[in-house]
Amino acid sequence: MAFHEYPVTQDYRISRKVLGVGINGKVVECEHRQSGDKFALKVLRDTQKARREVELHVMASGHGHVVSVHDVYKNSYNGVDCLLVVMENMKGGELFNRIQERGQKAFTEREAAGIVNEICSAVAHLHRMSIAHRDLKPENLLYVTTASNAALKLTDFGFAKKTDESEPQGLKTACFTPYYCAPEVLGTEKYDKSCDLWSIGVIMYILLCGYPPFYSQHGQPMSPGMKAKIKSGQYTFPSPEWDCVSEAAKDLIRKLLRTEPTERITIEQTMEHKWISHYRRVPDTPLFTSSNLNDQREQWTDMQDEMEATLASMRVGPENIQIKSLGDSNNKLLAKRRKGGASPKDDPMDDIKEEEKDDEEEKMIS
Ligand SMILES: Nc1ncnc2c1ncn2[C@@H]1O[C@H](COP(=O)(O)OP(=O)(O)OP(=O)(O)O)[C@@H](O)[C@H]1O
Repeated sequence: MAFHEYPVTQDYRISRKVLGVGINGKVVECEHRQSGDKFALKVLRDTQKARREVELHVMASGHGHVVSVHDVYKNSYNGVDCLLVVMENMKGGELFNRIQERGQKAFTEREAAGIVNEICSAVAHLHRMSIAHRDLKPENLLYVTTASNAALKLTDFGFAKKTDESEPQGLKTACFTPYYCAPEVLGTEKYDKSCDLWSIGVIMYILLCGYPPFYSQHGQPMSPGMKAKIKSGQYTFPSPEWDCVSEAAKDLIRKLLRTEPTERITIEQTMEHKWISHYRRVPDTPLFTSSNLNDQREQWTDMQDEMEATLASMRVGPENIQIKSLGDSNNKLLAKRRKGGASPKDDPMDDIKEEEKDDEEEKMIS
């Protein structure tokens, strides 16, 4: 897909509605001027890393469980080159919010299997194209609409990488979201696509009980204790949540959460595992997931917040992983968010809106 070099505002009206805030900036709603269709717009500074994100996302786009990219613009605002990615608008929100909000009707093991099957089909598509996503986490799994049968799709290719390109360091670069990272990422061992399989294991575990396998009691990311637990693959299937969960589910989790990447199941083997290949025949057992997610609603938000802060405070090069304190971080957006409320300056989106305003004003004048 060629990048358009003319202003995005020629084709799209940018709305003030913020759909989400990530480490790289805001995602806002936009409307196609001709069709009136709504899309999501992600703005990235035009760096090599951003180009890789966009190129790999475009490459993966078109699959039924990957958020599709409609258009990409390369525009400049105040001398800063930006890439503007127009994506399908995912109106159904994040995976776990939906499960949290389902009220009385219990979430079942069969539903969990259906969801893991959707995630696996997205990952299988990527892995077939020799792309490792490397940031597979609940916030990057979004529903198309709020309808109960809406598709779940994978997004955010910020840490995705081609696995078949020769690179001296291999896939050593960290994929940096502590709760969902494969153990080898925490050390210096190389890792590859198996990082995504580890993430699937963690998400599957949370889907079946409502809390993560490597649970940090105070919501602190990467405490030394948790790091040790992840490294040694220590987790259990506590009662009562896991009492009624099928052996097949536990068997698949054990295979996905193997600490040694070479021993970990591949995406093809996962798709062939009976819990996935026969997901419609998985027992319809009611789970504790919704109530546990609800009980820990505040903790969950804290955990995501802490995770974001950790992401912001990490600076990773191919050779080493350095962890900075949040105070040393230069991510202005996150710093503001943590102080409570972002002020609009320093945000490329404001420059776009300025231009949009000029554009509207121009129209009013003519
Ligand atoms: N296509 C979309 N439709 C609706 N909302 C979206 C879409 N893409 C992203 N969002 C929202 O914006 C948030 C941030 O998007 P994204 O994860 O792509 O950004 P990021 O800056 O790379 O974030 P992260 O901190 O997760 O690495 C998402 O968690 C989601 O809530």
